Order: sequence, then C-alpha cells, then structure tokens
Amino acid sequence: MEQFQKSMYDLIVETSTNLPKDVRRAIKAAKERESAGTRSAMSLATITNNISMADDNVSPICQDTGLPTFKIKTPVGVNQLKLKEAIKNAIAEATKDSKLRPNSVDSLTGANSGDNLGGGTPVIKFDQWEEDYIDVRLILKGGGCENKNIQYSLPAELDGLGRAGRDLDGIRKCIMHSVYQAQGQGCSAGFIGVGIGGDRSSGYDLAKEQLFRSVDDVNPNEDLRKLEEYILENANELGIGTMGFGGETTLLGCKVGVMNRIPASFFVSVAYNCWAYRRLGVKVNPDTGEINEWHYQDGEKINFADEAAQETAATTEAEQETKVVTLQAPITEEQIRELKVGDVVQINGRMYTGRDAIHHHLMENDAPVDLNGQVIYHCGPVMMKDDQEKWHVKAAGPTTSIREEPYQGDIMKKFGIRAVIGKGGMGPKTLKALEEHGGVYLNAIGGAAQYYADCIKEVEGVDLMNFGIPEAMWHLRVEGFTAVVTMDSHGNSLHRDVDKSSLEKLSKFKERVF
Ligand SMILES: O=C(O)C[C@H](O)C(=O)O
Ligand code: SF4
Repeated sequence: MEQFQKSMYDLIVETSTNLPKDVRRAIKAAKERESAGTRSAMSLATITNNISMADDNVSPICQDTGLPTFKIKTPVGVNQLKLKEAIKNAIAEATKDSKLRPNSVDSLTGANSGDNLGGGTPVIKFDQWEEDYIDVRLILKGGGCENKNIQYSLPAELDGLGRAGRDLDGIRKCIMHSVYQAQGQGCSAGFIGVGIGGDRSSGYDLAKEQLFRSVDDVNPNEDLRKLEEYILENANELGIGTMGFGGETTLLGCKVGVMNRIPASFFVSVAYNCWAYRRLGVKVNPDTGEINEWHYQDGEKINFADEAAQETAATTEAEQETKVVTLQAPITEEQIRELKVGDVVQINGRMYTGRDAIHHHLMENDAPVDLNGQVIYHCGPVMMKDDQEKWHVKAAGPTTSIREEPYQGDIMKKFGIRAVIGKGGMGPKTLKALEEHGGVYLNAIGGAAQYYADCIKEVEGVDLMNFGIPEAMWHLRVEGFTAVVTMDSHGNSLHRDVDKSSLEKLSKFKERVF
C-alpha cells in the first residue's frame, strides 16, 4: 500500500501542476485562431505562459485545485477500503506540500478542515472489472466552472433560442445555451461534458464522465458525433472569447453521452470545465502499486515556453497601442475616474485579498485594516509557511467576482475602497456603485495562478485567519500586477456588452438543425 499511496501522490501532483497533452493541443489550436494583439490573444498568452510556469515550479496551475474526484476500476479481489485509505493519505500529504489548496469546508460552520479531507471529500468512486490492472482517473475541477454547470428539463423555454423540445434539436439548443450562460465566468475557453437522460443526479454523473474522455477522441454514436462537431463549431460563433473578453474561441471541447430516462423526465445536464482542465489517469499494477502507464499522454507535448519569446514581441507591440496606467494604493477618486474600459492597469504596492467570507463579514463588522483608497483582490491563494513562520504565495489567481455582487457596492462605499480585482465581471448593482462612489473593476486572467503569484513579492500580514487560508485577508505587496479595466466609473461594462452581443448571436441558432 505504501507504493500505491506514492503512486496516488504522483498522480495528484501531476494533475495539479502539469496540464495533459490533449488539453495543451486544444489550447494551442485556440491560440492560433485568435488574431495577435487582441485582448483574447493577450489573455491566452498569459494562460500559456502560466502553464509553462506551473511546469517549471511544479506548482498548481490554478489556485483552486478543486474537488478531487477519483474514478477507480479494480480487478476482483482488490481491497477497495485500503485503496481509499491510501488515497486519503496522499491527498493530505499533497495538501501539506502546497500542491493542493485546503478546499474542504464544513457547509454549516464554514470551518476549513485544512487537509482536504472531510464529509464527501475527496470523491472516490469504485467499479470492478475483468482487467488485471487498477485504473485510476482523477479530475481536479474548480469551483468557478462547477458553478456554471447547468441542467435543463425538456421541454424548456430558452433565452434567445425559444422552445427546446424533447428531441435532438432541443438538446442542441440546451447545449448552445449552456455555453452562452457561462459567459467568461468559468474561465473560458472551456470544455463541456453533456449527459442526455438519466435523473437529476445520474444525468450530471454522465456529463462529468464525458470529461474523462480524451479531447481528440471521436464519438462512436453517429448522432452524437454530429452534435459534438456542430456545437464545437457554432459555440465559437458566440463571440464570448477568452475570459469573456470577446474573441474567436469560447469552447475547446464538447463531449456528449446518452443514457435512458423514464417517460416523464428528459434532462440535459452540462458540466462545464475551465481551460485549466486538470484530469489525468494511470494504470497501476495491483501487486506492486506501481504506475505502469499514464492516460491522455499520447502524441506531442506542447511546451508553451518555446513560444513565449515570440509572444512577448507581439504583446509589447499591442501594449504600445493600449493605455497602460500604473496605480499604487492609496488611490484617489480622481485617478479612478480617469480610467476607462479597455485600459490596462499595472498595480504596485499593497493589495488585500477578500472573497466570500470577508465580504459577508464586512457587511456587519469593521475592517481589520484601513481600506480607504485601497485595492481588494478576489482571491483565495495557495500558501506555504516556511521554518521562520513566514508565509509565501504558491498560487494566486482571481476568483469569480459575481458571488460578491450582493455586497460589493455597499462595501466599497462603506470603507472607501477604490478598486476591486477579480474575474468574470460583476452586475448592475456594482456598476451603479462604481459610478456613484468612483470605483473600478479590474479583470485578471482566471486560472493564471503562477503568473500572478510571481507578481506578489511579499506577504506582509494576514487577518481573519479563522476563515481558513483561501478566505483570510492576506496583505500582499505586488509589483507589476496587470489587469484590464472591464467596468469603469462612467457606467461602462465590457461584461454587459459581451453578454448582450452573445445573446444576439445565440438567437441566430434558433432554427431547427437536427
Ligand atoms: O476558488 C477559487 O479560487 C476560484 C474558483 O475556482 C473560481 O473560478 O471562482
Ligand atoms: S479560477 Fe478559473 S481556472 Fe481556476 S478553477 Fe476556477 S474556473 Fe478553473
């Protein structure tokens, strides 16, 4: 069991830090489709740079290392209880080594278990089979994309597409809609797994099962093959693009599975996965516990580091045309009102992290520090403490900001905060507050956790650690932290505009196809 535990540790570390070859190829293809110098192309360059930084640092590609989900097939006679124990030990060890963020939270008290173990976490599902080896597949699916999963019950009335009936064409409409409704919030460009049929839970299971298929496989069911191809081609016409910035590539993969249903129910379940599609698998020798073979690792491995130099030149050229503004807190209202959607901001100096627990807390309580003129970063980092008790950031990309929509505007006004950084944008309430108060929303590239960790030069303090590592208020000193203004103090929102234009484009897919 000792060797099996070590194999599981290796599988976890590889999955968290090293994107599989099939996913890399899909991202490279997307990059080739974007025209150089656009916001989407620049974001993709940050993403691929981040992928190669994660390779070099053997550190998490994204700070949200998700809900570890294992799917295991064992030959008859293998003790599954022992495998489960070994996996749990490997998870705790990988968390201690900062390869996973402590992500298991008590749903009632909010307490973080600290080691990724707890009721229902990790997810481990077993099956038996006639083969003579153990097959272990692992997916680390983060929260932002998980929140964009959607389940349709047919018939349904869909925005932009009208009636979706109980047939292949109704299914087509649901899938097109699922891509539209995710916008950039699940860190597009994404991959979707679709489950047709089943009940509410088995339908989602089937959808997630599709995410274990290889990106470049071909569906053996002719109807589903056509549907997958149709979706991949046409979803990219929606113009949502990388991170919802607009652009050519919104979807990188679509896999559809089908199962029977009962007469009254007709579910179409969609599991959305961000570009940071961390799933791997291994074949393990049941006698020795050693890894014999890795899945998803056929063919060429794209090493994005080789392309970085070329891109730097293109990016620099494009940046010369973009207004780049340097900010250092405390920021004045006047400075903020000068910023417009599309400007690029580089932040130096102090920023504070604050996400769900902090925003909830600040509604009723005083802030532990003076936030007047300050910058709040929606981020739950991966942290490591050294022997001298000093904290270091191991991964620190933005989290989905829309969850703070009920609080953000009030909190900015209450404490005098001038800028918030996150991803995916915010809604009308925040936009109104930015206008009234003089604030700005800055969009960072979701999942680029190594890239941003590199901009963080020091952890200068921490408050509210009782909320756990991802939810605490970290005081960070940054240099050259780059983000784009996507909502300004003049009532402009790139997110609102992309939502509107993509809905118009969605309605072009109203007519029957299948
Ligand atoms: O929890 C996080 O750090 C990010 C999350 O995966 C998100 O996409 O919002
Ligand atoms: S931040 Fe983005 S890339 Fe990371 S897990 Fe969430 S959705 Fe995925």
